[in-house]
Amino acid sequence: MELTRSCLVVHGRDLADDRGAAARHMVWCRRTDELVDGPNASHITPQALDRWERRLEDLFAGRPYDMLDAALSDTITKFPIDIQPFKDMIDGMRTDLKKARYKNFDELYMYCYYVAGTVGLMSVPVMGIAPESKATAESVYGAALALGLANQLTNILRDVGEDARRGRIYLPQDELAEAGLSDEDIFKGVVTDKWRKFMKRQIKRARMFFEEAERGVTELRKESRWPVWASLLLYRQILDEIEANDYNNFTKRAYVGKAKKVLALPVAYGKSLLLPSSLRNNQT
Ligand SMILES: Nc1ncnc2c1ncn2[C@@H]1O[C@H](COP(=O)(O)OP(=O)(O)OP(=O)(O)O)[C@@H](O)[C@H]1O
Ligand SMILES: CC(C)=CCC/C(C)=C/CC/C(C)=C/CC/C(C)=C/COP(=O)(O)OP(=O)(O)O
Ligand SMILES: [Mn+2]
Repeated sequence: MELTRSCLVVHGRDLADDRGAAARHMVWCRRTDELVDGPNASHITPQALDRWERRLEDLFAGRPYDMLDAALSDTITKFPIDIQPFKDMIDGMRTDLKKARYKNFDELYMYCYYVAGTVGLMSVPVMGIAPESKATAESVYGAALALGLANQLTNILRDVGEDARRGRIYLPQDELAEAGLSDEDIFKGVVTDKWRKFMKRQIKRARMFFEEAERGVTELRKESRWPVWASLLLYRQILDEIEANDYNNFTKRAYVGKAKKVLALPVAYGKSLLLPSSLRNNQT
């Protein structure tokens, strides 16, 4: 993927009148995710994912299949968007069809890259890097990847019970064993001190990825920073809710209540006014 700044800055100027572009990505991602997560998930087959991938290639070749694909086709003509992250996301869905256990964090990291890190990568060309930013494009893409990973890790920690009921355990097997835990403990769904200690470590790591992402949000174009800050703060608050539930992510779904969601918006707005860190450093 060509990470040249000029193509981003040039296209960045289109951002102001094309804020809907990011939403079109999300629609495609949501439809892809629903293939394996949605109501018809039990009928999805590798062949169906192959058909979905061919439809993606047609969409990128300017032959969209339906209105929603056409919207993304339009975005692709306006922003320097690479097909690879989209293909990687479909690969991630293929993994979900056949893989229900993860040996270690390396394996889980790769899965999170495919299903969510890709969302970060595909979003940067649309969000645009601030023309005044001194950060390298690579560091901004790294932050976007980190936000995807942080979100997916949070999503996994939120849905341990829900995923277990579908026979899926994403948590690294070696780390569970080190903590004296087994798949059985997860299926039993009892919160023990061993579980609390294990979860504290998992939450700490997810927060590390959010911190890496924060360093990149300030480098985005001004118009993009508020929505990205809002989504970062809101998703990260799910971790606080898991703690508030005393780590019972077996039978209680951690979610951020409406009031807290609304409160996050002005906080996100304030953060969006922060200068790109590369400029702040020069100012001090
Ligand atoms: N107040 C609530 N009470 C019970 N369940 C809720 C509540 N709010 C949300 N949910 C459940 O959580 C799901 C997602 O809502 P949530 O507020 O977590 O948004 P979200 O973080 O965007 O979730 P997701 O990432 O799955 O889209 C809802 O579809 C619903 O099943
Ligand atoms: C930080 C910088 C520089 C740029 C921003 C880059 C962006 C926009 C990243 C967004 C990443 C993102 C939203 C990933 C999605 C990950 C995720 C956990 C989606 C949740 O899917 P659901 O379907 O709600 O979860 P379930 O599948 O569990 O239902
Ligand atoms: Mn889903």
